[in-house]
Amino acid sequence: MADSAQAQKLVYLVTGGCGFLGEHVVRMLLQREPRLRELRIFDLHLGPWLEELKTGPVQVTAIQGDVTQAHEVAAAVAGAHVVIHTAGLVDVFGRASPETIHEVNVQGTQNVIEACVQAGTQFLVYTSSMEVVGPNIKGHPFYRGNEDTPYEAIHRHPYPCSKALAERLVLEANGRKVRGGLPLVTCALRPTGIYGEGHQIMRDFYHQGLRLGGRLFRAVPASVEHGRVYVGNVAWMHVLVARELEQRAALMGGQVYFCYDKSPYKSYEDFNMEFLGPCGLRLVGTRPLLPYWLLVFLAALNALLQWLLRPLLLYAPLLNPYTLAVANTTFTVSTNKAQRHFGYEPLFSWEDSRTRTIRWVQAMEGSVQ
Ligand SMILES: NC(=O)c1ccc[n+]([C@@H]2O[C@H](COP(=O)([O-])OP(=O)(O)OC[C@H]3O[C@@H](n4cnc5c(N)ncnc54)[C@H](O)[C@@H]3O)[C@@H](O)[C@H]2O)c1
Ligand SMILES: CC(C)CCC[C@@H](C)[C@H]1CC[C@H]2[C@@H]3[C@H](O)C=C4C[C@@H](O)CC[C@]4(C)[C@H]3CC[C@]12C
Repeated sequence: MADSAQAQKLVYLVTGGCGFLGEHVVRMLLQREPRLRELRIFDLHLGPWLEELKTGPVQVTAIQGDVTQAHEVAAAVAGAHVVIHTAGLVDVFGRASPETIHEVNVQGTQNVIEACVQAGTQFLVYTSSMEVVGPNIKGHPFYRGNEDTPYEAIHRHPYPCSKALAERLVLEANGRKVRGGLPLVTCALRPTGIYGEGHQIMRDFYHQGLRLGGRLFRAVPASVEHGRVYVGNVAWMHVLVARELEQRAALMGGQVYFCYDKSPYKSYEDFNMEFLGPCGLRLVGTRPLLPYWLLVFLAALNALLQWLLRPLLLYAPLLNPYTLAVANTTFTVSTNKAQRHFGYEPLFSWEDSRTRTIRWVQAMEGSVQ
């Protein structure tokens, strides 16, 4: 708990605060950060749900803005004590151009750092990604690794490349003098695949299953482990890091932390079935229905069609060479660094995370429940 001298003094800014993760971070801050005086939510698209937050004791300020516009970021950061930068273009399907992904994820992050330096804002938490590490282009497995596990992090896809560059910018900015002469303290959180209420890809799989008569067809071997973490626990990690960064600057500044909890190690599809199964879907096949070479061929065909059709329409299916490689390569983490450095324990057990996610799927429009 905060000491009384600090009670309700702090101004936080959450960029991307209306996204899937951002909304959970915003709600978690309002529930669990007693020192908050004002919460600024900066996003390209503001959600209508923000209105309900404006009646509470904390001043909630919604700012429609673009992280690629340095002046908009500077105006939002001015006077903030802590910035949590979750805004990003999450695109592994070829919807946006590589240039746009770079502009939002890398230039946008540079703008946030410069704004902190100019405004004298001392604490910056960056939402990075496991993709900064891997899976790499060689498809090497990362089996229950931690922040110090050696791994060849080589990427070609614009999204992981942009997240890696942005993370490096944030970590290198640690220790820079901000206005007033104090050092900037930064750190980066690397979630694995986040799931939970509001997860768009889970929504897509659910609706696809309903269209296919309550069935999904296995595409990935059950033996390939894919790291997943519940959105509430990722949000909680952000809140804790932001809170502890001041007291433990020497230890935490410039550090990276994987986001983890007690979610079980499973393949991407088997994990999804933990929620979609109780909502009436069935995963057909104990092995992938199509041979791997055929999936590789279909993924390449999708990439070719995307390129050919681009002048006419946006063709961006879930299956492409990159998503196939990510889903087919074991990548899981096993670490306690966040616990050692800032006392993190998951706020939600696996049972809670599962129940909350199932309830959300059941409440979805078109649900069979
Ligand atoms: N979803 C995952 O599994 C996952 C895993 C690891 C890391 N991450 C990271 O977490 C962060 C949030 O991801 P998410 O899944 O909530 O994605 P999301 O798309 O739901 O949220 C991103 C938010 O950023 C906003 N945004 C995009 N471009 C912007 C711009 N130019 N200016 C201002 N705001 C902009 C969007 O409007 C959106 O509200 C991202 O940085 C992403 O790289 C996500
Ligand atoms: C064989 C295909 C049909 C399977 C399709 C699943 C595919 C769309 C999924 C599998 C793994 C998913 C990624 C993974 O959970 C982690 C991340 C990191 C995060 O920073 C952004 C999202 C991303 C890339 C997930 C995207 C969807 C993927 C590729």
